[in-house]
Amino acid sequence: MWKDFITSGGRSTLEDPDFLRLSIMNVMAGAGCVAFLLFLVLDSTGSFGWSTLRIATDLLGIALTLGVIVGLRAGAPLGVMAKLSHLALFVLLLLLAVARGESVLAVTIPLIYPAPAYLLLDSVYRASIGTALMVLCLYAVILTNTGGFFEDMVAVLDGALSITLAMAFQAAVMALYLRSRQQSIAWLKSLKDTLAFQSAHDPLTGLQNRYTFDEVISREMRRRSDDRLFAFLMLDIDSFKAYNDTFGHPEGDELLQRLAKAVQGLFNRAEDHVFRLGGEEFGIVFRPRDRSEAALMADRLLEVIESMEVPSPGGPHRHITASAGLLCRAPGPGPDSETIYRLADQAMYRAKETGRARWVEANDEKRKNDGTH
Ligand SMILES: Nc1nc2c(ncn2[C@@H]2O[C@H](COP(=O)(O)OP(=O)(O)OP(=O)(O)O)[C@@H](O)[C@H]2O)c(=O)[nH]1
Repeated sequence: MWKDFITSGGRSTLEDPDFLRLSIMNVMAGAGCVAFLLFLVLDSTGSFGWSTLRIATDLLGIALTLGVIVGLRAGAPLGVMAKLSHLALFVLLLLLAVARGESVLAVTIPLIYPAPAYLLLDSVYRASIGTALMVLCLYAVILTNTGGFFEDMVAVLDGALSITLAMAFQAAVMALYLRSRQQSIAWLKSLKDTLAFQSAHDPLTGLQNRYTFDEVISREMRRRSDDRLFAFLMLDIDSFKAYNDTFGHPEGDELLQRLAKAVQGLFNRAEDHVFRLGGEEFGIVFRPRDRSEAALMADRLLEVIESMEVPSPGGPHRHITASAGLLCRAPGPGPDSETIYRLADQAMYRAKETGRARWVEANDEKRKNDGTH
């Protein structure tokens, strides 16, 4: 029940950065509501002597604190509620000091202001201005001596000094805490983004990886209301081992990077996805109008790769080739990523077996017409 109350019925969790603000609003509003109810009973029974201002303050306090609790539970925006709660806190604390100026205890209640103000506003700048304003208002309360508590100037100076020290010290601690909290949250967020990017991409080429491939395929298979085909092209560089052995691994890495850029240059529509699925193996998911457009794209891809210049130290330029497997299917629900990968992989291996530098379509084994290179 307690947890349900401070989270506004499960609206926030401990891992959520807004958990602190939400729970502070609920705890303060709850405590404030109980305190104002108590004051209302005491004021209306004349325990402190009759005062319209006090009764009005108590009623306003109950209305505002209940409003915060109900508003948060009803799903009101957290940022807006935090600002409103801060405003209510400022006004009520000040009203309490004015309405009960005869009691030193009541005048010191506003000293609690800086801590919740910094947390609610989540801004060192705004909360510092709020604290300075509160200090000035309390000076005014003391100087005007509304309740007649402060007998002489020494008592006034004493009060002003106590208020200044207490508020300034609290504000400094809160500002430090808030700054380090904000820095930690920003650091965690950027770490989370970096990890999410790294887990989805290949570090060498920056392309999406096998993990993302599975996600993209399952998303594509759920896609509806699209009359274009689903096409998957699996590509493998021919004799890459020999390339590495001849030019060295760093040259091999560079070739992979250049090839990744070349593939991205050709498949550059918003809905295209280019993956590095393994060592020298790439995958492309695209949405052609029909099979002939898919075949055209496969032809173009092999041509682009064959036209890539490969620097050969001390010798003539060499050219590389690649083999591919193409899978086309009608849009709508279909097999999982494993099956799609396997079918295209089988087609790609048939392209290797039958001479390389070509593509083969999955299922019907149609060959690229222009033969080997
Ligand atoms: N430079 C570099 N080489 C890699 C990387 N990942 C895998 N390789 C190399 O890719 C080569 C793949 O060799 P194989 O599987 O025999 O294939 P292949 O030589 O291309 O022969 P075919 O595919 O049959 O045409 C191996 O030499 C791997 O070391 C990489 O990230 N960088």
